[in-house]
Amino acid sequence: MTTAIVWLRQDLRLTDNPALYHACRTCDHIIPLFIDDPLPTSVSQLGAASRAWLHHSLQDLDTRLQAIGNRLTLQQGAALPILQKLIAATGATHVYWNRVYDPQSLARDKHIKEALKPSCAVHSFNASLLNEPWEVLKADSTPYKVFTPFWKAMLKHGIQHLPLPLPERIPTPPLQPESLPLETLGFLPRIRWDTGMMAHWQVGEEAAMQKLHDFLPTHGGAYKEARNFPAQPGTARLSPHLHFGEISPRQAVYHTERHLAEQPSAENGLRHFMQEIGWREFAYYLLYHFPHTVERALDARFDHFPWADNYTDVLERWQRGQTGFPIIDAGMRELWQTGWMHNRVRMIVASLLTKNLLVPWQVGEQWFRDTLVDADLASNVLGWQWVAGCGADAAPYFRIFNPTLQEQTFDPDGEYIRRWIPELQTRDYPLPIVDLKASRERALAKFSQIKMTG
Ligand SMILES: Cc1cc2nc3c(=O)[nH]c(=O)nc-3n(C[C@H](O)[C@H](O)[C@H](O)COP(=O)(O)OP(=O)(O)OC[C@H]3O[C@@H](n4cnc5c(N)ncnc54)[C@H](O)[C@@H]3O)c2cc1C
Repeated sequence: MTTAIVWLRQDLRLTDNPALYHACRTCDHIIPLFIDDPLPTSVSQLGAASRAWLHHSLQDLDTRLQAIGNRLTLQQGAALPILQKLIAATGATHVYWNRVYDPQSLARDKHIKEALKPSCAVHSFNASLLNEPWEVLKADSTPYKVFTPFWKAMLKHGIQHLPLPLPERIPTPPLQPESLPLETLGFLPRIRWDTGMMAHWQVGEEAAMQKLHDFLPTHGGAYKEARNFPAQPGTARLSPHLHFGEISPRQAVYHTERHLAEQPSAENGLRHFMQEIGWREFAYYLLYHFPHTVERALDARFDHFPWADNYTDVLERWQRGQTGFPIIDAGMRELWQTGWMHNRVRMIVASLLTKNLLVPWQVGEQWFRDTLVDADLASNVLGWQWVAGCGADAAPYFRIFNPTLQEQTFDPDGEYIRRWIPELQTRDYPLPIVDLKASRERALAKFSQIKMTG
């Protein structure tokens, strides 16, 4: 009789889960395990909003496992000693996991693999990307830094595997290991500010798949245009589900392709939707090939960018949605109340912070990391560096979003701003925090300083 530990991390689902699937095919007993690991980049250490999501996602996974007679084992602490203890206690001979691609997790996993090898067979898989980051390279074997050729090469390479089915059985071991109660892991805040935020979401594998199936026929065809208008339900809102692995990108692409076969007239929108999943893929690809970008810009000239010295006051007004620019304030309030912000508005608020207010992109990235339910190291870093003009395939530095013009174009009836700013037409609403024209010129002058050094 063989026992396998399946160490779940950012793959909180039962279907299309290669580690779980292969463990079930190979071993007689399965111990699904989640560890609240103190590694700073681990899924349980990101921001407060995503920790609240994680709580519900683990609860959902445990419920699904219990429904088929197994359960989730929860542990807290450094991963290696926990795995070693569990192996000793259960006699497990196999450990399975799906890869996580940030530099710290990769180093941790490599070390754990080496340490466990003498006593255990360790198997790792790709469950969160369409392809491995090292599989798609330029002709000279270096990584792409521009999205369009990357995505073309990815499409040419193809997606290697179809999504895997739910394992037929996930047999439980005769002796269940001890597990901590979920509540003791402290993922929910002590003062329960999260209840309002979580009321906007349904968490878990089933909800994620349902959301995809609701989105494709209703909004998939018009996605290319509608995705820019924050008042409309024009995007899939799958990002937190993809981040926690409640659904895989392969599942998303597979079902989109199937839908496309049934509804060819929706091709433009559906292909564009798959391309956005490609941007997620590109974010992970860049993080893998350029791990220093977690902290520093890909464009090294920005190491010496003359950011503002004292920005505490403006930062606080930006965070609270009190800048006096309605589209910015609506976005920042949407973020605070729901844990999510529309992509177009993410770009506008990031541009105001890094360009008009000259606050370092890392400061904005940190705020998003703490407040987004989809906070994701790879996509967040890519998004911030793209807007700040210092990342891969970045918006040119001189492209400074004008929040007033953006609002006129993408929220022409003011529906979005009214939704989030009830006091908009009253004297309680503040005056603009900064002069757009003067601050734009100041930013461009600073940029020309570093351009000289390039
Ligand atoms: C400054 C900034 C910060 C961002 N931070 C994050 C983050 O922490 N986590 C995160 O998941 N996304 C981030 N994004 C990307 C994007 O805003 C969100 O993925 C998107 O808004 C999620 O909504 P949706 O699921 O409705 O997207 P849809 O438009 O329905 O797209 C489907 C999926 O494609 C992926 N995707 C779409 N656009 C992008 C993009 N530009 N970059 C990477 N992946 C994309 C997401 O996984 C998304 O769920 C950021 C963008 C910016 C400009």
